[in-house]
Amino acid sequence: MRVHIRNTTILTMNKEEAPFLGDIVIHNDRIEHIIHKDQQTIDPIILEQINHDDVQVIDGTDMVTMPGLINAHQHTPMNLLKGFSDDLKLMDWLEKKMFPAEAQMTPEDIYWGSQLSMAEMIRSGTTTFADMYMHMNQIAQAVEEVGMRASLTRGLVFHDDDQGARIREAIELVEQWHGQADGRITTMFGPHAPYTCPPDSLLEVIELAKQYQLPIHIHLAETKEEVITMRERYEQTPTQYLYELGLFEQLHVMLAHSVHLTKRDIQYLTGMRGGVIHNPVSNLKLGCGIAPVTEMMKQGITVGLGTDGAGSATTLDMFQEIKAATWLQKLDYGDPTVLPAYQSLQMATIESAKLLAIDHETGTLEVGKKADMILIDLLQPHLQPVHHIVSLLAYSANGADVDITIVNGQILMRQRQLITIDEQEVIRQGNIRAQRIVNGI
Ligand SMILES: N[C@@H](CCSC[C@H]1O[C@@H](n2cnc3c(=O)[nH]cnc32)[C@H](O)[C@@H]1O)C(=O)O
Ligand SMILES: [Zn+2]
Repeated sequence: MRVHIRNTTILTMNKEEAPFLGDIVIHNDRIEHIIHKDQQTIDPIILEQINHDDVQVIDGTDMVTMPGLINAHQHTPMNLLKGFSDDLKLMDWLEKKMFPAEAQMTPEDIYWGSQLSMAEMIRSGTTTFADMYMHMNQIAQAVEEVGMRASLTRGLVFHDDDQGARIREAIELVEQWHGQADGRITTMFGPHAPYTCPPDSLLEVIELAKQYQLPIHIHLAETKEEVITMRERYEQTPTQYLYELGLFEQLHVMLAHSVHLTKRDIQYLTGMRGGVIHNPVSNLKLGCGIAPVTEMMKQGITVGLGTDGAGSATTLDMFQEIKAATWLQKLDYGDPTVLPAYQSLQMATIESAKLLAIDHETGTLEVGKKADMILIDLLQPHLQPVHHIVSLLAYSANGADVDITIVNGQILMRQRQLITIDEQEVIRQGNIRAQRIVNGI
């Protein structure tokens, strides 16, 4: 099965290559050819392949084709809790609102909530996401059916006696789903945060990650209150706490947020495998602060982008994160040259792919990589005239400008119609379930 995207502006996000006009040919799940328009002669073998009957042709005229966006930090089912308790401090919001609401959620709620998020993500150009939640079997099943790429993690909060059962679930997820769904699903271990994981529990999870040779996905230093709590409990910063427990020694680690880091904390992270997931919209909305993104990048730390759950960020549109990321750094430094447009797009694509340890498969458009890409309709007032495609994408585009979303060679949205999701049913289920959950608190 081949898909031939014709006459499109291609932004590969590979080694700062400038956008160019051309064609892309997808064969099954991978990019088979990227053809420059100004190439005088096309190889007759390629011509033979693309002139075949069973080739699906997409007219890419007036569209940009770029790598699908990668949302590196999510709690997909929390879309059911979006907007139900905003404008609270993180700890109040989590402990008084989210944890009680989550206690009401059934496996079926998780399945439908996760699909609701996937519908929003596909519509706004996200092809891959990293998820940390519970009832992960349901999320994995939804990912398998919907066709997205995902890195799944059982979030581990250690606040009661049930931790044995939760760790077993984490192991089950890894054993049942790692590499499944045509390789679209990978897994990690997910100790929730320094303040919810005492040293013994965290060490146990670190051992598991080493044993299975899998990465770790964890929240870090999201608020000032977290730093104060950790100082009171352990006389350490949250980052120092993780460092002293040996988290950064061998493992690939994804650190969500990382807002409140001292210079010394950044030194602890320098040279680490993995890196930091910046969640600027969530940080803005919860008033957390500005993560030292520019400083971390200077130290060679990989920084990707995520939305966080729709419960806190209230949007899963990565184009908003791209804007917020660059605006915050410019504002922080009082300098518009900081974190330029291309770099913010890199954060949402290849840098996030590195965090998920799948940059050999996705994150750029390159022959041989998986066919994960989006087509953005430029023929709209807010995206004209076209001086610099990269500037338009970073500063003017929205998720709703995405016309086509392709993952693993499969078209998941065409002309803004979702193909693998029954959208009406997902919305109906989402509403009924969201009501029941909040009524039960
Ligand atoms: N509470 C679950 C497991 C945790 S999953 C991941 C957790 O992250 C929580 N979460 C969502 N957004 C944030 C955030 O911004 N900071 C910290 N935790 C968050 C979310 O509410 C969820 O409980 C259990 O009972 O087993
Ligand atoms: Zn989170």
